[in-house]
Amino acid sequence: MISIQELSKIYTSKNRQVIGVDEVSLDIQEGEIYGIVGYSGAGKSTLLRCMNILERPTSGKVYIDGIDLLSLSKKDLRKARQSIGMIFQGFHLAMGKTVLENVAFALKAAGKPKQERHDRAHRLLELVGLSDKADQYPAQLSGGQKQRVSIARALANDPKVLLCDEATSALDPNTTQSILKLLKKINRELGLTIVLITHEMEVVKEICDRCAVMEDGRIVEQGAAYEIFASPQNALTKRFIRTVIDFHVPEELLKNSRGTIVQMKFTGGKAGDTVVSDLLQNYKIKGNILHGNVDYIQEKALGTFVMELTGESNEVDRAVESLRTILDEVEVLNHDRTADQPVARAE
Ligand SMILES: Nc1ncnc2c1ncn2[C@@H]1O[C@H](COP(=O)(O)OP(=O)(O)OP(=O)(O)O)[C@@H](O)[C@H]1O
Repeated sequence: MISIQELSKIYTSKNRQVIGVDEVSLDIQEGEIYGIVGYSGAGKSTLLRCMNILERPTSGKVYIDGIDLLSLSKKDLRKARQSIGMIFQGFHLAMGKTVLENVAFALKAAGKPKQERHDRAHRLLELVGLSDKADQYPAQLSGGQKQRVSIARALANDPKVLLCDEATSALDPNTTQSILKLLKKINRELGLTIVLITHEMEVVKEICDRCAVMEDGRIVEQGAAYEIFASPQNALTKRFIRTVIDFHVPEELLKNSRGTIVQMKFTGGKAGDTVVSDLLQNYKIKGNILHGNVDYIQEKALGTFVMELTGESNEVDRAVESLRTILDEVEVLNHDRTADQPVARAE
């Protein structure tokens, strides 16, 4: 649906050049929610604004639905932009117009007759849950309600793509959740492709199918959101993930435990597997779960557990080795050999 090829944007001011986006290539599939995450100055806004040519790239290509946007005349680009809606952190509503007029106005630009504009605006307000606010002015609304109006307005011309520029960054956590739910709803119900930029990994965790991490104008890592959370490769990605999933084993717990302490990460189907019970059955060891956490990304479980294993050294080592063959990540946090002793098996 969206194909970005070797896109760069270089700003030149007073003989100084600033690289906004540096040779980025990206493919976003139809109907997916794609997140672009990065700290301030990473180039997210610039990249997003290049997707509808609000910002003209210095080099590279932008295709939306197979159309090479940079080859279009001004008139054709204006038309192509009708299939790309956009919402912003600051909402950008017309304060002198009512909620209904804000939404209907977007249809005026597309030359729709008045009655059709009003009927459609009413339907869109219903979709975003604001039917009762049609005649109010933006100043009378909360931040979350304003963002709902801007979503309704962005959907007015039936776009195929919705670009979201830090759409929830100005909102409190509860309102953020409700806006993310709404975005997911319109993605699923209307089949809309959504691209969002954010500095909050939580947003990616909540609704993104795939994501990219940006730093210094470049994409440092990209992939399915679950894979990124389950096995991040880049140091920056790891930092972002720690803001959402911070698995920390308390020092006291390690100090007071005996035997071999193993930290295990369970991904995908294995999270619900019988790994632990099989382990205790197949080896002459005792196991005790000390600590654990399960998160859900794209409705798939991602779990981390810490277990204390005791038994004869040889049996414990074999058990740990077998865990390593089953699970992607197994780390021995502590190994107190003095606690190793045979475990009697109940026959
Ligand atoms: N109009 C401009 N003129 C000059 N430099 C710019 C311009 N817009 C952005 N930049 C520079 O490009 C780089 C990327 O900025 P950009 O706004 O895209 O980052 P961002 O990741 O969206 O950050 P933020 O979340 O703070 O907006 C920064 O170094 C920024 O200073």
